[in-house]
Amino acid sequence: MDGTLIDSLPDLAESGALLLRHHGLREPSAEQVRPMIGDGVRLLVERLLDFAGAGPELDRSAATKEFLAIYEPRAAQHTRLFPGAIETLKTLRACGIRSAICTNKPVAAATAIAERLGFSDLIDGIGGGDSFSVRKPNPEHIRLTVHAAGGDIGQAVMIGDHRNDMEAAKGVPVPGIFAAWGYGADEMSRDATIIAENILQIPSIIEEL
Ligand SMILES: O=C(O)COP(=O)(O)O
Repeated sequence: MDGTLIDSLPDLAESGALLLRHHGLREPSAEQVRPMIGDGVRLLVERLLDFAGAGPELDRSAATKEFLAIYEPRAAQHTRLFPGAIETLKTLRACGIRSAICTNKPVAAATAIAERLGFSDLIDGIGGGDSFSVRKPNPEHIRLTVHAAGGDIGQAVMIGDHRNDMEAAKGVPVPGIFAAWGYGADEMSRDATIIAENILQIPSIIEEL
């Protein structure tokens, strides 16, 4: 979801900065937060605290809860779908292809964003980082999300911008399409079946796989 379907960096970075400011710590820029995204909220918060040099006295579970309390109400404030995302979801739907979100983000935040940005009607299911007992890079996260969305894992593809997405896809196995427009570094595409430069290419890539 983050860095593939939506550009959520501004709200994640702002929330991270507010958390650190609240504790009197050094605030990162959005560019510094970008590579911290993709492994769920807990690791994002740990990376933020490490960046700011927070000591062991700052409880990481409490800071994660605090971050979520800051982030959830503002999660769709500056966050936007990537250009072409709606057209792509509509094209897939018109081709009879289901779209599900398999994200390490908490499912409540992912669902709220889809509703607030007005694309929940085009999504057949959401498997969040807390929906199951596993999450990406565990391939079971993809299997369970596809199943919950009424899809057939034998026909599924995974689109993502992070190593976790491609590793999980390889584990299922399903084809992994690396989203080059996202937040992941180029080397994260190592396990990808194919690299997409633009979200609008997704329907034709799926057709050719
Ligand atoms: O790390 C997150 O919180 C979300 O990232 P994802 O949507 O790419 O899984």
